[in-house]
Amino acid sequence: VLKVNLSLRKNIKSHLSVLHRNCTELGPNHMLKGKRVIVTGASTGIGEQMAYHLARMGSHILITARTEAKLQKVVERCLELGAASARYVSGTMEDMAFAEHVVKEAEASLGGLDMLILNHVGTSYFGYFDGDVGHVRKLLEINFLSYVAMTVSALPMLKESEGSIVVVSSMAGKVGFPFTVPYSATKFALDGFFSSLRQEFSIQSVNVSITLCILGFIDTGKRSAV
Ligand SMILES: NC(=O)C1=CN([C@@H]2O[C@H](COP(=O)(O)OP(=O)(O)OC[C@H]3O[C@@H](n4cnc5c(N)ncnc54)[C@H](OP(=O)(O)O)[C@@H]3O)[C@@H](O)[C@H]2O)C=CC1
Ligand SMILES: C[C@H](CCC(=O)NCCS(=O)(=O)O)[C@H]1CC[C@H]2[C@@H]3C(=O)C[C@@H]4C[C@H](O)CC[C@]4(C)[C@H]3CC[C@]12C
Repeated sequence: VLKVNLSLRKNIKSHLSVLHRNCTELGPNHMLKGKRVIVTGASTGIGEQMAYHLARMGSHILITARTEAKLQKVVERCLELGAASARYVSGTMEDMAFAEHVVKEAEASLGGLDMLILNHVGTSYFGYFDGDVGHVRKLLEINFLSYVAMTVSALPMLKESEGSIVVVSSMAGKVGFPFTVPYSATKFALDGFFSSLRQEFSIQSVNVSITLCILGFIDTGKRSAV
C-alpha cells in the first residue's frame, strides 16, 4: 500500500508540475485573447473594471449601460489598454427589447459571442422593506428578467462557441441580510434560474458554462444606497 501511495504521489506531483509550467507559459493575460465578450453595467464600478481586465487580455468587448458619456470614456480606455475592439450600446435594462438588442448587436458586429457577463444592477435602497411592490417588480425586471432575456437571446451563439455565462451576484443572494429585501430577492432569483439551468445543460450535454459570482461588499468608492 505504501509503495502504491508513493508512486501515486510522484505521478500527481509530475502532472501538477506540467500543468503549472503550461499555465505559466501561457500566462493568465492571454486566456481571453481574441474572445468576444459582452459586459453589462460597465459604465462604472465592477463592470467597468472587468472591461479593463478584458481589454488588457486583448478581447473584443461590447459594453452596455444607460449613461452614454461614461460608456464612451470606458471604450476609449479599453482601446488604450489593448482591446482587440471595443464598442458600446446604451439603453435601459428595464426594457427587455433593449436587452435582446444588445445581444443582436454582438452578433452583427462581432459575428458571435464567447462570453456573456451579466453584471448590471438597478438602483434600490438600503433600509427596512417599505412595502413598495412596484419597486420589487421593477428591480426584478432589471436585475433578473433582463438577465434571462439576454441569456435566451445569446444561447445559440454561446452553444456555437461553447462559451460561458458569468452572472454577478452577491452574498445577499445566498443569505438573507437585513435592509436589502428587494435587492436580495432579485439575487436569489438569479441563483434559482442559473443553478437550475446549469443542471439542465449538464443533462443535455450543452457545453456552455455558467458561473455565479458570489461577492461580498466591495467598496467601489461610489455610493451609500444599493
Ligand atoms: N459593490 C458591492 O459591494 C457589491 C456588488 N455586487 C454586484 O456586483 C455588480 C456590480 O455592482 P457595482 O459595480 O457595485 O454597481 P454600480 O452601481 O457601480 O454599477 C451598476 C451598473 O449598472 C448600470 N445600470 C444601472 N441601472 C441600469 C439600468 N436600468 N439599465 C442598464 N444598466 C443599468 C449602471 O450604469 P448606468 O447608471 O449608466 O446605467 C452601472 O454601469 C452588481 O450585480 C452587484 O449586485 C455584489 C456584491 C457586492
Ligand atoms: C454585509 C454583507 C457581507 C458580509 C460579509 O462579507 N461577511 C464576512 C463573511 S467572511 O468573514 O466569511 O468573509 C454584504 C454582502 C453583500 C453586500 C451588499 C451588496 O450585495 C450590494 C450593495 C452594495 C452597496 O455598495 C452597499 C449596499 C449593498 C446592499 C451591500 C450591503 C452589504 C452586503 C449585504
